Amino acid sequence: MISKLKPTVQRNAVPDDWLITESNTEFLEKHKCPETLADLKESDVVIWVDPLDGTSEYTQGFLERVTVLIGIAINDRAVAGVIHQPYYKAESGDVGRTIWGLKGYGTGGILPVSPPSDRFLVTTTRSHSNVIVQSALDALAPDEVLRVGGAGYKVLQLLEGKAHAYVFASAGCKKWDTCAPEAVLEANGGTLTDMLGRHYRYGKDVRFPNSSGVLGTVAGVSHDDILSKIPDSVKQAMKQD
Ligand SMILES: Nc1ncnc2c1ncn2[C@@H]1O[C@H](COP(=O)(O)O)[C@@H](OP(=O)(O)O)[C@H]1O
Ligand SMILES: [Mg+2]
Repeated sequence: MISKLKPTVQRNAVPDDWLITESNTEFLEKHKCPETLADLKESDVVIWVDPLDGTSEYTQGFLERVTVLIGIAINDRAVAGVIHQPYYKAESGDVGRTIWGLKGYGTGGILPVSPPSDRFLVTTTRSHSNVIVQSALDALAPDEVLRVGGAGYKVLQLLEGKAHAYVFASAGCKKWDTCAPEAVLEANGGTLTDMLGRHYRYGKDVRFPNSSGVLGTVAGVSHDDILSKIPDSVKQAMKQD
């Protein structure tokens, strides 16, 4: 699902007590707005919302993999994002957590962990695989493939050090699946592109499908090295879509 809205909230569209209209002055005193974002126009901003990422996981009871994604694109590029995990269970007993990222600034709501240095771990789809998805995975010869649903959840696995790369050579994901995950991952030094190494554009007129797949890598892992191992047959298939 998508919202391609101007960031102006229509006050009569939702009950008053749903709206938080005051900025957090304590936060704003401590943190400066990145200079590149200081003079934005509303028309530069597109917000991509996926209210339930991991639908298939939700229906099958894998609740921790369900996320709510809010991605903020500025002039076509994913710049900021929120990944909310409503069913996350913390050791403290708290349920739910909210992770955010702003490129050039950093991430919050999670303490990122590096993946192990002695094994190469890849995360991919559980329910949307096919021959091309599998041949990209085979070419990387990972020590382990984690098959889990949800674009948001897979990026959280990268930030939690459970995988080095998110590899999905399929046209199935949409812009609302990747805008927030891309921004959060890149705010933490990672990279998220299509299977040819190109960043997706998230402006208001783009097509919804991410036709050329998804490749995400965590900070410290060479995106280019992984790209160079993806077979030409996979790249060709991704180009044609
Ligand atoms: N072949 C396909 N057909 C439809 N949707 C697909 C798809 N492949 C991936 N997606 C969508 O991309 C997101 C991540 O996929 P996956 O969970 O397989 O990794 C999911 O979002 P939703 O769960 O929000 O629908 C899923 O529906
Ligand atoms: Mg989704």
